[in-house]
Amino acid sequence: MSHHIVIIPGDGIGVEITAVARQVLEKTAAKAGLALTFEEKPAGGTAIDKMGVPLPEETLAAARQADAVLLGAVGGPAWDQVAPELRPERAILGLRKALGLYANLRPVKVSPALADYSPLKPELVAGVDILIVRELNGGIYYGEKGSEKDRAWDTEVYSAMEVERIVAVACQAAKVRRGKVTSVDKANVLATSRLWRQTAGTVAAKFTDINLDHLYVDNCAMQLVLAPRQFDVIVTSNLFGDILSDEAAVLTGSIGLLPSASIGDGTGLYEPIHGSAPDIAGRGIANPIGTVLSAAMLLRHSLGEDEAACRVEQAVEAVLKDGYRTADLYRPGFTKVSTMEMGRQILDRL
Ligand SMILES: NC(=O)C1=CN([C@@H]2O[C@H](COP(=O)(O)OP(=O)(O)OC[C@H]3O[C@@H](n4cnc5c(N)ncnc54)[C@H](O)[C@@H]3O)[C@@H](O)[C@H]2O)C=CC1
Ligand SMILES: CC(C)CC(=O)C(=O)O
Ligand SMILES: [Mg+2]
Repeated sequence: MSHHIVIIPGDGIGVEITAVARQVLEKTAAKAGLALTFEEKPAGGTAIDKMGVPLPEETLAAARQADAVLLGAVGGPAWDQVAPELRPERAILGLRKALGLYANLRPVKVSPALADYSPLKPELVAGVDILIVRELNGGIYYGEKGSEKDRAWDTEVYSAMEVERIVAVACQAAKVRRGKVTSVDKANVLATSRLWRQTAGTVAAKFTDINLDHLYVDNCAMQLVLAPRQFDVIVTSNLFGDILSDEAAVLTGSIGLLPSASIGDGTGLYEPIHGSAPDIAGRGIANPIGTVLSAAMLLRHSLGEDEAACRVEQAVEAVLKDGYRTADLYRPGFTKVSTMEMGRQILDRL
């Protein structure tokens, strides 16, 4: 059976890192006897320039029909002045909403080869293995917003149903991990968080062998750098999950390493957690590993190819163990490689 993958390179380093991930998917497919077809579609700033909108209808239609979507990143200073509803980032929000992708899985794993790459002490981060489950279809990113000359507002709305389904995803994930779910909110201040906390308790109680606790987001931000190994699965809102996952990336050594899977009702969408990194775009130095590991998640979650996914993950681990480093992770004594060379090293180990 053939699977159809839509690739949306987007802007900035998105183009460079998706090129590597595509090669990895092609070689993995060839090795595993999988038939994959690919189609590239525009979104983000590139689409604004070409077609006047961040998320062209043809891109959305292709994403809907695909078996999975792999996305680089969108945005950049070139589009900072466009109207808010036309910003490149609207493409991501639009895709996530249109495809009903309410669950964003962001694994944060410290590679044994990189245990001393975090600015935190190695004994704190070694063995860290956290899954951040971020609600992705609601909250303040999608609430009513507005602005006047000297006043602006964004609103956060969550329904019990939206909280129930994301907490259920977190509990399911925890069942095959270490059984611990930390629900993160700001229930001492926010009404949405009080609903969140109460609903999380009700949902988790229906799962056997799940240990649920609650943390305020400010404390969670601190605990992540003080004692990260206490966490197994973290479940939280769209905004808090966005922020906490960038923070958690610091534990691994570089944000360029972290993948994500967005799943829900429609086609799964796979993207690294970082943005388009305009500060390094076009120089061939971006770390493609977050996107390659997103491709592994695509194989696992959308195509059901767990073995192939593991092979990609093992190849990445082997490359790191063998001392290859892109600029974000480079230290004297290791082998500095470009984005494409890192890709070739991964391909060699598949
Ligand atoms: N999913 C998406 O498409 C996202 C898009 N953005 C957009 O990206 C643009 C840049 O946003 P920033 O706040 O600068 O965040 P960013 O994540 O693009 O970059 C933050 C820092 O991390 C570095 N970095 C990120 N990915 C890297 C990689 N693969 N290898 C090596 N270094 C890497 C960058 O060089 C930069 O110093 C903005 O327009 C923003 O709106 C931001 C986050 C997510
Ligand atoms: C660009 C935003 C819409 C999203 C973001 O920062 C993220 O999903 O990590
Ligand atoms: Mg983000």
